[in-house]
Amino acid sequence: MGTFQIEGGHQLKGSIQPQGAKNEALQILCAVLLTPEKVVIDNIPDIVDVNKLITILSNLGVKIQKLGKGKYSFKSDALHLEYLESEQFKKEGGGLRGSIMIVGPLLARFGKGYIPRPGGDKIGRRRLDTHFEGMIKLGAKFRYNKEERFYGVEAPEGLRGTFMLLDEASVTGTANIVMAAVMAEGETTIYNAACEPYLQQLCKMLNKMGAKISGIGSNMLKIEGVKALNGCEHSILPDMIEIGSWIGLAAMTKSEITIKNVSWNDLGLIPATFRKLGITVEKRGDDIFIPAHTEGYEIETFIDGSFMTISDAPWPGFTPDLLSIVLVVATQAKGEVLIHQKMFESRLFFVDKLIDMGAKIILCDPHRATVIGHDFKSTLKATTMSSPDIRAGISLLIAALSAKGTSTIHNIEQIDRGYENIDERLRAIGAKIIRTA
Ligand SMILES: CC(=O)N[C@H]1[C@@H](OP(=O)(O)OP(=O)(O)OC[C@H]2O[C@@H](n3ccc(=O)[nH]c3=O)[C@H](O)[C@@H]2O)O[C@H](CO)[C@@H](O)[C@@H]1O
Ligand SMILES: C=C(OP(=O)(O)O)C(=O)O
Repeated sequence: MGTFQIEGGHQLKGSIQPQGAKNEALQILCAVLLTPEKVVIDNIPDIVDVNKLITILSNLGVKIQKLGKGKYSFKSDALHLEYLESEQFKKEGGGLRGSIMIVGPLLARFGKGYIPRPGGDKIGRRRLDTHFEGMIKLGAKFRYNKEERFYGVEAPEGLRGTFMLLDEASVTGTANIVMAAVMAEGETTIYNAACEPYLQQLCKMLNKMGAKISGIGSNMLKIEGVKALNGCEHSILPDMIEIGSWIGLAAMTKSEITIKNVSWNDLGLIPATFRKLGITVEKRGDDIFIPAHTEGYEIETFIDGSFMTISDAPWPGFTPDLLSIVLVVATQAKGEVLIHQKMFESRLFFVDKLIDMGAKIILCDPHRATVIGHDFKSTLKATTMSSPDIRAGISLLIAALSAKGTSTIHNIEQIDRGYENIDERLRAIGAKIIRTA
């Protein structure tokens, strides 16, 4: 179990370049299974979850070549489908959430797809019904082995386009169904589709490969099935969750930070939400400039003077993956805010650790926490903690960087799942952080 030692209380300064988006990369990498032709992908983040998926693809027989930093080519012309029934796959496939998205492309191209119960953050129930209901609608037969927690879909006769209304706008579910449907016979309509930039990017890439998808960016996707897909080149967008993390980090450590090349038009409500906390988020070309908040920052109220609430919603709502970061930043704001995590039921328990550090937080129930900011009148105190999930992990890291004294964070593998080389990148802007094995 790796550990970070963090000496907090220092202002940081400089520029930081966001990595490629984790959640987009996981979708895009699965899409390489849809064609026997070469697919070149650029801006792939070097993070644990993505590297695990690349290993799975390699074990499946995908020929992978590194072309430069973050740039790889993939060729899925001679796959070893027997790997899908091996004990090794049962272990490796369950190592991350994103692996679930190999099922749709395999079903589309080979008429079968299997997956063990996927891993990912332990942040509450994470069901897969939407994925499989969509594939069943397309004509696949579904089976589930309860003992082994192993899922399978088969469609030896091929898939047929249809209309479907998803029971929820699942991000990975929509990606999986889209990839299953691109080569189905006839037209598929997916209503209540998720439409995060991750999915918009996936659909654009698939269209470059010869798919016929319209409605991109909306919650109604129409897909006209094609016989086969060809190769393409694709570049992954900057990670909007990392960008939000750096905005929070800058404000809470009173640091002046420029976040480079953020693809501003794909950030949705992220800048506006941090502004509600009183943080100055300045657009400079395609960069974000955060000035040093030496006087602190003050949470807005609603127009009628009532208490601010920040909650998550499917895109274009505010992403649930940034709520833990908003929460930690609010602990030093002037004012109060209610954080309402609607999607996941176990994602707020990490606030106990912030309370230990001196933050004023009331956990109202598993979904809601009220934060009363200190307005920097009292700093957080250093402590020893363990990172329960990726976003709680980065939030604790931000708290430790703002705290007085030296904190220790264990289980930093959780942070490495989604943040590339984070200690070195933070040291480059002045953070005092040491990694020990
Ligand atoms: C690898 C990957 O891409 N992971 C992301 C993906 O996970 P993932 O695709 O697994 O998440 P889903 O979109 O399926 O659902 C997330 C949670 O929200 C609930 N839900 C979802 C949609 C909805 O309309 N109502 C609702 O309540 C689900 O029941 C579930 O508990 O999307 C999540 C939601 O943005 C993000 O937190 C994850 O980082
Ligand atoms: C919940 C997350 O990831 P995953 O779905 O991969 O567990 C996340 O990125 O915040």
